[in-house]
Amino acid sequence: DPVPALVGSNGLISSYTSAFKFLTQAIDIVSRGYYEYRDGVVRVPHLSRWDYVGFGPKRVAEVAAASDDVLSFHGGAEDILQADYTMGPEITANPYHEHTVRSALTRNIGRCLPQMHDEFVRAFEDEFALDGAEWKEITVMPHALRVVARTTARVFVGLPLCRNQEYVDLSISYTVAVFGRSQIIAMFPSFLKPIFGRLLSSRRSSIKQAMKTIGPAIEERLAKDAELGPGWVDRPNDFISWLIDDAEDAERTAPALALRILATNTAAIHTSSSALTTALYDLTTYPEHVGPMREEAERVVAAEGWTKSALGNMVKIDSFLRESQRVHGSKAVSMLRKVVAKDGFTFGDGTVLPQGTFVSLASRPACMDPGNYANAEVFDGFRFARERDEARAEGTEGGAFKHHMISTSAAHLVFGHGKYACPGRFFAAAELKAMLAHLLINYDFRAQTEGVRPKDFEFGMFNGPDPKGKIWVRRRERGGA
Ligand code: HEM
Repeated sequence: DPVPALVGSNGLISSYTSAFKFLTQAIDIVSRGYYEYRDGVVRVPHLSRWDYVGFGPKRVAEVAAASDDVLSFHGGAEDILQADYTMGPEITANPYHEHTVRSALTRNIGRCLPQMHDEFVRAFEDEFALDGAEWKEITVMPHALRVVARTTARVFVGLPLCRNQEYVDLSISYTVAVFGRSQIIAMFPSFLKPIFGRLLSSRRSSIKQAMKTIGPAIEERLAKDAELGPGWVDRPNDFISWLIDDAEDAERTAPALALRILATNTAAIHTSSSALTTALYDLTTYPEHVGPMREEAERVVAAEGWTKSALGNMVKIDSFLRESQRVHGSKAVSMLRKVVAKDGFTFGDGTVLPQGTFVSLASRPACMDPGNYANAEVFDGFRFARERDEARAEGTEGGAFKHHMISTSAAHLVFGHGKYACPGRFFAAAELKAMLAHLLINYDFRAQTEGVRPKDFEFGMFNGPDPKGKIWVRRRERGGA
């Protein structure tokens, strides 16, 4: 194989040792390769196979432009989640929920904002459980998970289910079960997967639990739709209705719709709560950003309330969240695809990837490349706000748009790039911006130990904020917006 290996050689034994090395040092190893093989393609070792990683904008453009019958996005998703077994073959075979997220959910962000705001205001209050004006030490991640789960549930299934403890817990634990079991199922050879995959799957118990909590609401909605048609007065404007509008045939049953909601939660909840946790670690590590963002939040909310247009005017908050994603939220690689064409996939530099192999693109290294960002190694929360101002001063509104939190490029693959870029990123950005603005207006935060940021965890291609990291919080005296 002429494609260079980033660690180890081709041998079976050395590939196991290097796979373990890669598990603990993926970001470092991929980052070194990024400079050594600029615009190139390399192999990285996993426990049971070699994957390919491409570097630089040319390789990103080629993967983004490849057609589905050459490089498969869903083949990649199936591999990460072992979705055929953990969730069910219909999820990747007919991923219609992606369309529901991209269109109905995104279109309804403005309309749903008042409910989302109502939910997270209460959820933060419940989670922090502050007594008077004293400082309190909190472990960020579990609170972030529950606030995000409740807020998402408010839009997905509405009141009172979004406060149903069993459902909120399920919406968090389902993702953990899917990822956990997918790691184990992935280790079996393909011919054993149908047996062990099914044995290990939490599909049946999860659908059963979902049916117990949100099932009756879905059944009622389907029954009313059948009786009155989908245009009935007071039909709730929520994700259940939008899914029903997009679902066909076998998907129009309560268990199938409940499973779809769980599958969408898998993409929505841990990603957004990690981003919130990451942002709070950055806020307390670089507290010089608090004042300007607080001023912006108070001014914009006083003028426009909790509206989509207000969020559009939170330029510093948008920039801070994008920078937080760039420096700490980005993964080693992004955009995993499976090569499905019989003849494989050929990159512009001549590298051929055989059918059945997997390819992804270096993400963190591009985010930290000084060729892409001035002083790339420095956390500069307002760099994108300044770039927006400069582009606007030069009269290029399109140029300003490039620096928004939801914009993707070869230098910013946090949400992927191209036609499969995360369809939920508009919702995620709105939710995160509104939450951060609310927190800045109503609470004070400080680091557990001044100047020390909780250490990100790293496990192979996965990395994220310290799940046990702590910060201090107290109620702000001037709060109330
Ligand atoms: C900060 C939060 C989030 C991050 C960083 C994120 C990131 C990503 C990435 C990297 C992809 C794959 C893109 C590719 O391979 O080209 C993706 C796919 C996807 N995202 Fe997001 N996402 C976030 C929030 C959300 C939310 C809130 C939703 C839904 C409301 C959502 C729904 C999806 C869906 C449906 C897919 C398609 C594949 C799948 O089901 O996993 N995401 N996201």
